[in-house]
Amino acid sequence: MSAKIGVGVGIGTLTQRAAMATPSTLSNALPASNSFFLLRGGLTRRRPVRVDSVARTPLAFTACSSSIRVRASVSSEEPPSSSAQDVENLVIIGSGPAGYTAAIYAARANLKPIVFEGYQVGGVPGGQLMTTTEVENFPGFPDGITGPDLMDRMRRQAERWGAELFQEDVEFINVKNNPFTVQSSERKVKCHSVIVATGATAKKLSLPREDEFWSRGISACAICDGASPLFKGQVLAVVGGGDTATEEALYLTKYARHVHLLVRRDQLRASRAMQDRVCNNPNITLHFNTETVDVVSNTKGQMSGILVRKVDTGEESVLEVKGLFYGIGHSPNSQLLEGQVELDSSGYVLVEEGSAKTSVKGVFAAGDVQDHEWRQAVTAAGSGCIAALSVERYLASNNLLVEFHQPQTEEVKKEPTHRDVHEGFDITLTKHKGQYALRKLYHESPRLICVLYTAPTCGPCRTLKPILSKVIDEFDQNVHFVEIDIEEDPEIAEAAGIMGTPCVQFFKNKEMIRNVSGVKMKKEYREFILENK
Ligand SMILES: Cc1cc2nc3c(=O)[nH]c(=O)nc-3n(C[C@H](O)[C@H](O)[C@H](O)COP(=O)(O)OP(=O)(O)OC[C@H]3O[C@@H](n4cnc5c(N)ncnc54)[C@H](O)[C@@H]3O)c2cc1C
Repeated sequence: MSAKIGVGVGIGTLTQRAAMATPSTLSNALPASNSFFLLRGGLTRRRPVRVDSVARTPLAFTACSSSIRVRASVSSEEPPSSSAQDVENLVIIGSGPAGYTAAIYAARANLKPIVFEGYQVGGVPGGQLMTTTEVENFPGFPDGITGPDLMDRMRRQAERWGAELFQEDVEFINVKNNPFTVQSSERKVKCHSVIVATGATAKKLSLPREDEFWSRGISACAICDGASPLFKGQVLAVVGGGDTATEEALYLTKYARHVHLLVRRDQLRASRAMQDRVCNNPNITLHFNTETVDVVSNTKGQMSGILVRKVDTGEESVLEVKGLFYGIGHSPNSQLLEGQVELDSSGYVLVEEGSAKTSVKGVFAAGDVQDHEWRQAVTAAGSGCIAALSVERYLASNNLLVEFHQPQTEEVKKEPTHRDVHEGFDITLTKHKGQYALRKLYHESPRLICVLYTAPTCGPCRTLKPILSKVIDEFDQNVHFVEIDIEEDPEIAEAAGIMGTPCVQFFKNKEMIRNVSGVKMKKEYREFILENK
């Protein structure tokens, strides 16, 4: 199957200034900081150094330095013993508010935590807030902040203090023997303590045709997909009665012609404020006692509606909608711990009341993976703090703590940002942005073209961009890369048949040779480029 993009317009959109821009003037215009485009300069493993008189630890143990056992044999002159070198103080699994807060506290305490931020198994790096727009209740932001921006700040703060971050899923852990083992897709780490902050994942309905229409009409992320041409101006439905569903319904009214909210019970479970906003919105129709049975398609195989059933009467009918969004809650991401750490009947990690301690000494849990009641960003962050402080105590009291001094300065190297290529088109450059560049490359590039479609509010897009950017760097001069913001360039997104973001398409010789929706493993993009460059 191949698809073609319509061509032939857009040359007039290039400004004279942009046309005259050279790579050097563009690199001078790089923004001072954008962590998603910074290479982490300090990620090499630093060896432990001896802590003199008063440690720089800003936490409770600073005043009581005798309680921190720093290995006597380890000094800045002598290399550490192999066991000291190989066993980390702490591994944090997860990068939502709980994981990043734990990382900030542990890094500030000179523990140099390793953070596995995740990739796609239990959500995206940055966690659930990457799929939301405004966060209005996180302290310190009187005017609100978008979820992705909040998470970006937390990430930068953790990184600034020396946390080592890896965008990888943890695939296996062994906490039966200490030191523990944590294994990701790309590395194996031994450590004395673990903080599990893996959060929760959106639930699905398991409709008979769910797989067939997943990302072709069904979505679990209104913020990511609501602006796509597939849903824009259409009548849509949202399933659920809690905060997630009401928020998704309200968000979709920005783009949809009308939104139906399907609630299985006879009332909403959402907060009173959200209930009021939904009930007062003329673009939302509430359907109580209504369950979703399946997707209905037209003769072209596209979603044309959903079959719904009244719970009280059993009556079935078809609701004509072009999209179905799930807002039915989450399951704790605790599969890694099964059989090793005590979980409750729903899979939430059991912690000692008022603490982050699990049933295994040295293993701590924070955030939504251990909290089925409050599930808020600030409570997750608070529990991440408790977990990090508990780890510090645990390591100190067991004579396991090794401190790592903060480096004076860390050199950071910038990757080219989109701005490099936004202001001018130069076919010798690898990375580009916008439909003008895509049209030019489509006609003129002899290389494989990789097109990334994004939306400004799409959290997973922020995850994918730096990953894809690094893969593209490996094939510099063999590929061209173009980012298309589907809100800025809706017509090109429509012509390319984009149904949700992020989406990556590969073109060669004016033919689309692959369409990849969502965030995939790095190696998938790498292998495809290698085979087709
Ligand atoms: C749409 C929406 C809107 C919300 N709005 C608000 C709001 O306005 N205010 C508010 O306070 N709360 C809000 N919440 C709730 C809030 O997002 C959560 O309570 C909070 O994110 C939980 O944080 P967490 O760190 O426990 O987990 P999460 O945010 O779920 O993060 C879990 C992390 O673990 C990682 N992970 C999972 N499995 C693995 C693995 N095997 N290996 C490595 N990493 C892994 C994931 O990639 C992710 O980074 C909202 C939630 C949703 C869904």
